[in-house]
Amino acid sequence: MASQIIREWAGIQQFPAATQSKLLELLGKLKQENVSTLTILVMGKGGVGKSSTVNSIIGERAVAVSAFQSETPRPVMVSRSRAGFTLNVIDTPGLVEGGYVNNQALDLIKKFLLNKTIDVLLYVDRLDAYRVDNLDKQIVKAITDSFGKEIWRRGIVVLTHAQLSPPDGLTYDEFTSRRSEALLKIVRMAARIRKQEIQAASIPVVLVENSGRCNKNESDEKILPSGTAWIPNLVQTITDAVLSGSKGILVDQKLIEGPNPNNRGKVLIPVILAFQYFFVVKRIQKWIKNDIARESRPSWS
Ligand SMILES: Nc1nc2c(ncn2[C@@H]2O[C@H](COP(=O)(O)OP(=O)(O)OP(=O)(O)O)[C@@H](O)[C@H]2O)c(=O)[nH]1
Repeated sequence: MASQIIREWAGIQQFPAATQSKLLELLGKLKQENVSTLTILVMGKGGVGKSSTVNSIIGERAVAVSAFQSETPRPVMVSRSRAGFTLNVIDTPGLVEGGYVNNQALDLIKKFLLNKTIDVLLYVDRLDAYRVDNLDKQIVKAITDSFGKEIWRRGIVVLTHAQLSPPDGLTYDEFTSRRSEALLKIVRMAARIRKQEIQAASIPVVLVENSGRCNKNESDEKILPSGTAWIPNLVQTITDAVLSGSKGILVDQKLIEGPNPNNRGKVLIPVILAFQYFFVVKRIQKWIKNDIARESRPSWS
């Protein structure tokens, strides 16, 4: 296998000074906690802005972006290093093909991730979509089935196209929280997060605007309509997820192959045998005994 070329993270210098110093502060925080490598997996439907978000984080056009067709037929890992810190961002193909979950793409992604540890999952969708449907649920379920529900402890929902005017009668905050809640609801459902776990397993939502026409503040940082500089906010949320105490997901052969169907239910065998012995065999023995006692004299005598 060809060894991965890790380039110097030059793109960080493209950010305005305020963003740069915030990013360097966050990298410093990670290094302080002995985190010197960060691997971010970016997944979602096609055309939602996965590649654009990868480029926004890296600060350069590292992966191709297209308005028309999937430019990412297979996973691509972009690696950059800076002062002993390595950032890996993995862009992946869209997870939908012809209205269904694209299992082939999912298999490709799983194979690509073999022996890698996912530190953070960015689940990308658009803010300006007005409903969630069964397909969204199927996608989250497919991700959960592939990597285990623990992946959502390191999961962040990223909503692109965040520079929008909300529909009439709604403020920006109302619109974004409605859309976030609708998506989080299906993520919790498909990721099998129980009601009691919701508080502990709260999944952050981060708004993103990848467009070159994104508004800027006086420090030249790209901002959302709420005024938040979104790149530092996204990196801050990623840092918090990594330092939250949960573990990254190591993708090993066992995880890729899934549970062995031959082992399914094996633990139940002794329970079933014990049940049969006490409730079936014992009961029949008792009936026979009673019968013999009652029939001590042959009925013709
Ligand atoms: N206005 C706006 N356009 C965006 C944003 N993010 C992505 N786009 C545009 O949306 C289109 C698709 O973006 P991509 O980044 O290629 O999306 P993708 O999810 O990687 O797409 P696939 O590789 O096909 O899965 C491109 O035309 C982007 O310029 C955003 O935040 N705002």
